[in-house]
Amino acid sequence: MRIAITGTPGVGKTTVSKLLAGRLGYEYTSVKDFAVEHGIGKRVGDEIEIDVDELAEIMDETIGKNVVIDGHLSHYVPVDFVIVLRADPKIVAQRLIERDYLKKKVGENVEAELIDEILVEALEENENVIEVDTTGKTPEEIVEEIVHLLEGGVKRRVGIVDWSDRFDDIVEYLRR
Ligand SMILES: Nc1ncnc2c1ncn2[C@@H]1O[C@H](COP(=O)(O)OP(=O)(O)O)[C@@H](O)[C@H]1O
Repeated sequence: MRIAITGTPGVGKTTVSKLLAGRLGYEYTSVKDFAVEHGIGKRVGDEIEIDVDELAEIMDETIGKNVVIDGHLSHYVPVDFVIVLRADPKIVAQRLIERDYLKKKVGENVEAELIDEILVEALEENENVIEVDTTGKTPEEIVEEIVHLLEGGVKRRVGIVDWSDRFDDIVEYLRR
């Protein structure tokens, strides 16, 4: 199976993807590494702008059958399941600050998590979308939850988080 692990930067995609790939005996690949390896996208400042259609086409032709794809664009790749990781926006903020993200970028990503941006994108691309709230869980617990859902035949589980009640606690990060 091809499984995309997507979500706002900082929710734990890479951590969970590597662990899940190991747990399933699958290949691990990240959109970022793949794009660089295959010359997809162009550098704009210190970021790489990726054409998601080009990415989806080349990845679909190139990657193996059993693979975990890590990245906040991975839901654009044709896969069997899209796992959308969610985390309390305050946790996302704290992790991105630790990663020395600029205040503006922290605000953009906290807002994206607050308004379910990646979930909405994933639902436009794939029927099989499973949302997992990672808040307060260890990477191992998250992986076991994903394995349990997939082994249980769950194809779709969305609408499990609502961060609207967290607004007052994170508004400081949203101010530009
Ligand atoms: N379940 C978790 N519990 C605690 N810390 C976590 C968890 N998942 C990830 N982290 C930490 O959060 C930071 C971001 O994780 P990472 O996997 O790089 O996120 P992403 O790939 O979504 O940007 C890292 O420092 C990582 O160690």
